[in-house]
Amino acid sequence: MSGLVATAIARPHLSGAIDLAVSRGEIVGLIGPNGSGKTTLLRALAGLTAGYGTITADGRSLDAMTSAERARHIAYMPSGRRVDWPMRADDIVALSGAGEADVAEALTRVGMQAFASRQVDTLSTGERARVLLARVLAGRADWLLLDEPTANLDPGHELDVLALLRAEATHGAGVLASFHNLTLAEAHCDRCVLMADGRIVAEGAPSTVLTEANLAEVYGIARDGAGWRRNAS
Ligand SMILES: Nc1ncnc2c1ncn2[C@@H]1O[C@H](COP(=O)(O)OP(=O)(O)OP(=O)(O)O)[C@@H](O)[C@H]1O
Repeated sequence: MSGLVATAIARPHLSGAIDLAVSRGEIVGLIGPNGSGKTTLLRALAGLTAGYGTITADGRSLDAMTSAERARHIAYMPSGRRVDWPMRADDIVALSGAGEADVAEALTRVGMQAFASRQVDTLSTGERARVLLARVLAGRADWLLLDEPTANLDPGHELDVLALLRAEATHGAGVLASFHNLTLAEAHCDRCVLMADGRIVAEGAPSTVLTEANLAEVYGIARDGAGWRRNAS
């Protein structure tokens, strides 16, 4: 079966078994309040945690892959921007296994080519976020699992990153990315998966997921012009 398919995934921090599939060519937005289980689900799909359920990439079980094979198929970007080692930006990107030319190309794609020789601990948080995204892009994995890829970015770079993700999807990757910015998720995702309390409560086209009822129930917010307002509790 094609796609990244997770079946009956159970982890201590998810309240039930979760099924989820991502197809090549699509950007799926994983949304939900703090603590709803997005990171737990992304890490499970990336094969970073042990537990119940099966995950297949184009029909092949992750369990049957070596770690090198897995890395070729699936790239995971955590939400944290901290890098503990004082490495150069291009060396961080090279950790993906990419060669020099691909490292340079990935840094160029995220607009960080001029920072290639800078130590990452001297970069701003948003700059470091873009280097970490370059590392994911350089690996040319089939499936990109990204935890808050637009966090820490200014509005222009948020849009740049979404354009990069769209380009990856257009070239055949499948993207599952968590977002707190619902406006971005609504505008740029093909589908949204809404989580609350460790389970999926809605999924489908953004307009069918980001309904007034779902927003009120899950986030306690309502649309207010182009923005949002907190509902009275
Ligand atoms: N190792 C752990 N031990 C105990 N509780 C955990 C652990 N990891 C996660 N949790 C809990 O599981 C729930 C889901 O956490 P998770 O990090 O998946 O949420 P999230 O949706 O990614 O949140 P955020 O938007 O804040 O990043 C939270 O209530 C969290 O406190």
